[in-house]
Amino acid sequence: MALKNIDPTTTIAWKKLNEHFLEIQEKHLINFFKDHPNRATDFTIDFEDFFFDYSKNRLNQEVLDLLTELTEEVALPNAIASYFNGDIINSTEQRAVLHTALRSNSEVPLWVDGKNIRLEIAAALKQMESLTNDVVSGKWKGATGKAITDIVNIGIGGSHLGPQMVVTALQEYSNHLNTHFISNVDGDHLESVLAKLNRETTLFVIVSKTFSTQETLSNATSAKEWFLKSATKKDIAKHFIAVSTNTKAVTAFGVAPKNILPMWDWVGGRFSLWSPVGITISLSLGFEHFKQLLAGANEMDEHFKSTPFNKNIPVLMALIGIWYTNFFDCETELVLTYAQALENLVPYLQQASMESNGKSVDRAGKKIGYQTGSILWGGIGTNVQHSFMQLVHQGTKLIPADFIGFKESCSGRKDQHKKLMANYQGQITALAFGKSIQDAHLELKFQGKVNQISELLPYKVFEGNKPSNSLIIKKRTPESIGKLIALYEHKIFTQGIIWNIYSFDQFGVELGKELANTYLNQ
Ligand SMILES: O=P(O)(O)OC[C@H]1O[C@H](O)[C@H](O)[C@@H](O)[C@@H]1O
Repeated sequence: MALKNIDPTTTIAWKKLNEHFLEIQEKHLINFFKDHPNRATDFTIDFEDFFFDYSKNRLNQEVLDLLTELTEEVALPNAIASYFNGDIINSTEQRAVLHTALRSNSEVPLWVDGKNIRLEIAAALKQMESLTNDVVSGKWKGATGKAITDIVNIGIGGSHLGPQMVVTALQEYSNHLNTHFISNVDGDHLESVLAKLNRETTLFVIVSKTFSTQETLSNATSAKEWFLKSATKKDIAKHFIAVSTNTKAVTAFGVAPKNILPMWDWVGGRFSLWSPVGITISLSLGFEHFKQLLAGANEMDEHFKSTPFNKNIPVLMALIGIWYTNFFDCETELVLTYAQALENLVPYLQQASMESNGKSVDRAGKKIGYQTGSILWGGIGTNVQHSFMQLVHQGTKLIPADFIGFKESCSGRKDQHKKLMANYQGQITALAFGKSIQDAHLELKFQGKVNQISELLPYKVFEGNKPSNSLIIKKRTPESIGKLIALYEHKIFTQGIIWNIYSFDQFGVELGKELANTYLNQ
């Protein structure tokens, strides 16, 4: 079934939300808490090892009910069914969107173009498993008989950001292989990595769904030239593998057919880390951990599919985002991760979210008259507290934030973890409740600055009323990271449905590429 074409702004819920917005737009979070004493428990969700707290948002139960009504009016339940069933919901490219099938453990056949893709997925996983085991165990030998020590992932966009993000996020689980990532067409990037490598023990993993991306082909060609300086063409089979839908082009490039892992049109690049595109994850962390990552994502898929929307974390995150984007006119959303290992999460989410929902034409082909995808940005706490958080606390813009933190550290350094999470809590509380003029006054008095009070007071006040979601996860594990990524995938999907756009194409990236080729030829 194709997705319905429903302008969300014409729904009854939207009109009621507009009216309600006018009533509560100025209301302070302090008063939301006063008026609803159980808010801190009512507006939270416990789901396995995830604890989601959305109490510090500028909304009440009535808004949440209206937002839930909106999901019914835009037929979100049907859309979710179409998404998981493999309907052609990527209409502009005439494709199904089935990254969820890559982590499903269902054995019910799932047909795409007359093929049961469950069998193709199982075969690809087997290929990934044996390749991973061979390389990790040292059974796979380079051309001169030595075991592999270094993996170089060459890819860009979805063929780079997902694998790199997961490998970094789960670094404690990595094995002896050194993993490198080359993405930029900037040759200096490539050179800086090649300089560290030994040709005899390096395995290049070329990842490109289309195998036509300028950056990846250029880097892969240069890597091959570098390799062939002291090897022969037949040695390529021991040092190059590839992942692509375009087997013809990969073979023409010189990769041995047995070293090609599949990719499919029904997996979008930015949602592909669950497919053989994630082979570098599997190589670096081991296949078992890769499977656990898939299992975690599958748990979030089940939660998304089967939980009522008022207790459904991805749906609630999507609705809260819509509330700020379309009613408060917020232009950006902030993602703050209190874990150094998640340093690549924001770039990953930027592609997932902004490439999906950065659209201004609706599902009827008409120019949209309301806001869609917001600008996603962010960074790592505590570092950001010493840089851009000033603007979030005291600037003129309203910037809703997602805080992501972990209850336990992986290293076991409890003292530092306590400090990290105290900062997490401190930021959320400061943003929500601020510092009143009375408190700022008292503080200056205690600091002995009585003579400067009238001059300094306005600068020392924190208005607060800055909203945030808080997501506390028990520990960084392959399962929890899988769940976290799937959570954002479904948030993005839900928002795309409500905004009445096609989230799974990305024509907006084409024009610049075409012009770059024109300039190159000139
Ligand atoms: O995997 P590839 O076909 O090389 O594509 C790599 C990337 O490039 C494109 O420009 C798209 O914007 C991305 O969605 C894609 O992930």
